[in-house]
Amino acid sequence: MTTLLPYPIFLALAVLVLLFVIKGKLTARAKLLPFPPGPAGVPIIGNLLDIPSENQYLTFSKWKATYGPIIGLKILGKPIVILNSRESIEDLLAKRGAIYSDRPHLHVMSKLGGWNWTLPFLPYNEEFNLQRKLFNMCLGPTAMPRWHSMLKDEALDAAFQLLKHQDSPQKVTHRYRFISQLLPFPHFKSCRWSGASIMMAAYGHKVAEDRDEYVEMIDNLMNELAKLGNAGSHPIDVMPQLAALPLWIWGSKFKNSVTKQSELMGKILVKPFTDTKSIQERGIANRSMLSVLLEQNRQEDGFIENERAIKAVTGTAYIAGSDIMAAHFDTFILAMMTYPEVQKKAQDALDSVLHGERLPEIEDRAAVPYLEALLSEIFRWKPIGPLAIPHRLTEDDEYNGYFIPAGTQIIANLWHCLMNDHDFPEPSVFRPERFIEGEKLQSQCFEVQELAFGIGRRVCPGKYFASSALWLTISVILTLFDISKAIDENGKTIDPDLQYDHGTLSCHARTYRCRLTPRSGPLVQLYMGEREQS
Ligand code: HEM
Repeated sequence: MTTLLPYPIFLALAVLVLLFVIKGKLTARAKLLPFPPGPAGVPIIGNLLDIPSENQYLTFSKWKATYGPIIGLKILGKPIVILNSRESIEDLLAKRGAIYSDRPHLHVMSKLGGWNWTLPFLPYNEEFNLQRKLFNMCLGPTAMPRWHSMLKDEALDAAFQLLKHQDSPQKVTHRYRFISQLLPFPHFKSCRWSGASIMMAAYGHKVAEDRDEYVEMIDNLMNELAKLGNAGSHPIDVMPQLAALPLWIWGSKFKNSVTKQSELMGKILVKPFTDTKSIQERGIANRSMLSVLLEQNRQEDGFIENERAIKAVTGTAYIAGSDIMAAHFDTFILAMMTYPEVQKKAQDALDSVLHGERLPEIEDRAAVPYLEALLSEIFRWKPIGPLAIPHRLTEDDEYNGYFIPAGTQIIANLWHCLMNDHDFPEPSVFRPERFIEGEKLQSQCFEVQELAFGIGRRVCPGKYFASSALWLTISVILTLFDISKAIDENGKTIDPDLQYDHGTLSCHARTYRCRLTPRSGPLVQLYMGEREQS
């Protein structure tokens, strides 16, 4: 055959045409496949009425028995796929991450609430890549040693704050919205473990003893956020055309809440950044994510490259990290009160490594497998983000004999993966032993931690930070104190409520009380003495 094109170019073109034809055929074939099964729904609105407004993960889990692990829904013609198995989450969100890593546009939070500059709400684009890179520079596995000593200080602080606030431990765990409701006026102390850790890491800012301006901004933001109900459940998110209507149509509560959120988001993006930058320019700032990123992006003439993305990354860490870490901390305290035998085993495991001579260091982590299993059980027993954050598919796809069209919203039901009785017999029992065989940890122990932080290209960028912070805090508290149920005025033991309430993106423990008793031994006496003097 003769051709006017040089042979290699001709060959390349031929391969391209062939690939195009094959892809066209595959797509045509895929379109003949059925959409994943699900409840039938009704004309026009589809499954809108099938989805409850609360605890949706329970309904999605129940549907698995009827429809299988991959469930298809349609709301006003918009396709949604629920993944009810670890395997399907891994196959789609991780192995096909190139097309499953976009986010659906949640108009209410993203546009009206002003969250659109934060990484969790960014579409899968260049800005996403840049912000992920900046996160990784500060909180990736190789950057973690930089934070360990600060995290240990915060852990020790949290332990003693907990001792001081046994009647309302959630003050220590940064549960502002509940504290504000419980007390006649917000009673802030520097006992906010997760907020304090994140603020120190993000900006090098030590939260103030009483009222802290930055922490109050987050508190107010979370209060406003809680008023919006489940993310994505507002009619505007279901039917974006409704966004064209004036906001007052949805009532003054909604209008005020999104307006306040948007104002706060603007402040959170700019205020701590500008304050810290000016302290840094005077040469007195603590080392922080912001200082690291400014250094690494400063050009010779002093110009800061990617300044807006740096602002966004530090601001996002501060918003995204504190609430969810606090919720896991509460799970730890509740589990220790409810399962004293687990607590005793964890303390024995720690004592056998530390011999009552020192506090735990992150380097001890591998030597205490029981504590690792306990941490996994914390993630599993009360999944704090039961449906993670939805993804969006960007190209038509075919999976397990089903056709999934571009634009489908993908929801990973982490709750089902962590709480089903097939993989985890008696799932509502807190039992770290389920992850241990002989002396060794089973691979399931690490799989649970992996799932809790999400899988694929949108995996939580704070996972190493959160995991180290939780491990250090839990191990320090268990080394110094015994945790037990509180006793009421009549000497009666108070059983904590183990039900969790659902927020916009995450779940939280209800208000509880606990009792902390210093353990015996010279190490505890030493730290108690130091605290009393300080
Ligand atoms: C125990 C603590 C934490 C848990 C269980 C957790 C879990 C998660 C999960 C499940 C996701 C969604 C993954 C997906 O979309 O597939 C996520 C996203 C995210 N997390 Fe975390 N997280 C924790 C702590 C943190 C901390 C401390 C930070 C910041 C310092 C953080 C920052 C983020 C950000 C920015 C995203 C969005 C990532 C993206 O959209 O690309 N998280 N997290």
